[in-house]
Amino acid sequence: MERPARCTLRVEGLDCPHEVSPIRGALEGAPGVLGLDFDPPGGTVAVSFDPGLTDPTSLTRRIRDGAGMAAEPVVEAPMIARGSEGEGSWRAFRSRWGATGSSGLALAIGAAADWSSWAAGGSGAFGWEGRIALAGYAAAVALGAVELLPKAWRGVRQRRLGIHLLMTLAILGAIALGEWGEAATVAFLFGLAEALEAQSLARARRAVRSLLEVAPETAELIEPGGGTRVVPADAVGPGRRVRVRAGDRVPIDGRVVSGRSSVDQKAITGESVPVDKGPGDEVFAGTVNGAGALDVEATRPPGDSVVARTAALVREAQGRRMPLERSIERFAAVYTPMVVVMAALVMDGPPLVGTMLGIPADWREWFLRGLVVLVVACPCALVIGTPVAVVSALASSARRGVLVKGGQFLEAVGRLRVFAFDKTGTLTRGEPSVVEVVPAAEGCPDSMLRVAAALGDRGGHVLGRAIARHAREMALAVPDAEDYLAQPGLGATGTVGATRYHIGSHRYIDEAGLCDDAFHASLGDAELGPGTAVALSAPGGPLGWIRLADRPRPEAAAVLAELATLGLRTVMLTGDNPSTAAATAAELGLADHRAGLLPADKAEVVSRLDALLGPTGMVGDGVNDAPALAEARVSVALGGISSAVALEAADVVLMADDLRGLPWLVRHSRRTLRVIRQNIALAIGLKLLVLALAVLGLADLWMAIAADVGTTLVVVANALRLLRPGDPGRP
Ligand SMILES: Nc1ncnc2c1ncn2[C@@H]1O[C@H](COP(=O)(O)OP(=O)(O)OP(=O)(O)O)[C@@H](O)[C@H]1O
Ligand SMILES: [Zn+2]
Repeated sequence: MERPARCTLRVEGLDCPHEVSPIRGALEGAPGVLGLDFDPPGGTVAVSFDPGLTDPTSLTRRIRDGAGMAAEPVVEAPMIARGSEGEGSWRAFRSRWGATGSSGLALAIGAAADWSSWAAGGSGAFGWEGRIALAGYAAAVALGAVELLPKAWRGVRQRRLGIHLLMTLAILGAIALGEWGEAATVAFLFGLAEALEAQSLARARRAVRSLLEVAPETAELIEPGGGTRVVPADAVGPGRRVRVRAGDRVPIDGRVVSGRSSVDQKAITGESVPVDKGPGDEVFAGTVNGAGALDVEATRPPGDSVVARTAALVREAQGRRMPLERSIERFAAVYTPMVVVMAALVMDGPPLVGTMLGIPADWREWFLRGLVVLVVACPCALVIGTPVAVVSALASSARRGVLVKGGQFLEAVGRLRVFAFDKTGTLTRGEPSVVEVVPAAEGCPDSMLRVAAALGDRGGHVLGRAIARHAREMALAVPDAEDYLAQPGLGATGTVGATRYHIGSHRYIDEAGLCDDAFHASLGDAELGPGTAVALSAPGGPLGWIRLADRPRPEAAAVLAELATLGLRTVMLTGDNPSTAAATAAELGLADHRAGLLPADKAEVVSRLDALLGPTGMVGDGVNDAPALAEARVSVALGGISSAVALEAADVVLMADDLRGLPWLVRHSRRTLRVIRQNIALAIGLKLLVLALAVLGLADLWMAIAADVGTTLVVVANALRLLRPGDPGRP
């Protein structure tokens, strides 16, 4: 198969969650189609496909033939387009409210005339009030039908029992019975429900967008001569310098070249405490400069800032759906036909049975009850709650500095029982420093350190880099190493001068046969002490060991304790030796840890924990735990603001270099699932109630649909509560 491609198609009429299923029907299972992500308010569907088997043109043809909707590919700007709410969708939005509002007005006029004719003693449909009432009702139906009929017609052509077709049938049925008032109410309220749905989804999405459009549009470029000039922020390429005045927003990602200030990074990381910045420090577009002025040199192309990339990721995340959401949709797909069958039974069953038994049956009455049941078949309230909840929850977590890359991960986090943590860089600061250099026998510490630093320079391992940094601080001349070869989780070899050296864990040099008895004992003792002892060996035997100490993150112990109170098990995984691991675990108050793990072992442990204790998530840095991150239900990375790897690699990214977002996210995810469940229970409960009342003849048509719209409103309001990040201290 060729590499999957992706295209976005704008589909005319795709602005309501109900329209998703015909398009899904037209594309899913088609040759070459790999995945679909819908964005109803945006009116688009993103298709990932195999370019060897299909292309955007044939995809649009499929949508036209299969779903009867016009579609066209959209060219997407690589950056976040500002105010990207399409002109077309805005017009559609306004005309929808226009039609719904006029329909409501006509309904009100009709109802008022109806009431006055009734109050005047009921001159019937033939008095002038009666005629005004009829005209008002008819206008309300017609205005409602503007939106409804084309969609209903599409349903007929596809032979699909869509909600628009059902509503049209209910309206026609009411008209057939002469119940114009009921018909008008159904038309108006259904239009209202649809408009509200579209608006609430759009509102939730706007919240996402506004929170990410924090970077200013202009920057104050420093001219070579020294003066400054205001230019569009997009025009500042790498290497150019800008001045950020006190109180201004930083326009670009870059490095401070002069000045000192404290910068509020809340917009990206959710941290409310400003960070001190001076020459050499990185600053980010969208953050707010404090009291000092800064000169900043751009380090990245304009569209590539952390905030732009985060925005793109959140945007994609909105299209990804929860498994829960899919099940609701599947349920709605059976629910609707079921209720329709029931409506038919109510219409015909009792009167038929009555006639057979010789009891005079009231066909009209049962037909009316059947129509009420038909209205109950509308899955609006059931279907709308979840996407609004998911998008709102994604928006508020992005605002909290927790980037969740899709509804499915939000759901997964809410269901986790276990969190596995990588040790180095995740539970510890990942900034080890050399505390002891002990040569074997009569060796010289400096020459040993020089060789270790030469190897450390070559690799990307934190321990190696720390050794190299230490050697430079000691003003040692570090030679070059050649033929460097890393053994992830164990150590590395490399040639310095003409000698091949091994550096790494005790296990590594033992297995290479480069240990001896005296050294084995001394290194064994060293391993009982604090920190990590790294051994260095030459072909002739061990040269010595270097002890490095890394401190736990200041917030780690509290975060682990908080996760425990949330009912989650926590486990530390490390490639480090057992005694160091035990010491760190004890310091952090962790009951469970596994040491001496190679990267593949970590993945193995994660899948075992998952099988044994329940759904397991993994928190790591992606350096030597990538397999474990891939294995976990949810992978979490830290420090998205400073590490592009972290930002891209994981399902969930804590933008701040801080673990405190984690318990917050657990609570937030659970809250989201709770809201969704409440909504489903409410919607189904009310449907059942109305259904029972309808069958008993206790509910009018207008009551059924008013209940439906009311439920939709409550469900949406409940879901929009998730836009607020919530009290961090409480569940
Ligand atoms: N490039 C290297 N240079 C020196 N020592 C290494 C190197 N790679 C691995 N080691 C040794 O192997 C051990 C395990 O390495 P690994 O990278 O798996 O774990 P770690 O650095 O302790 O981090 P983590 O806690 O994330 O597993 C280290 O403690 C170190 O002793
Ligand atoms: Zn040994």
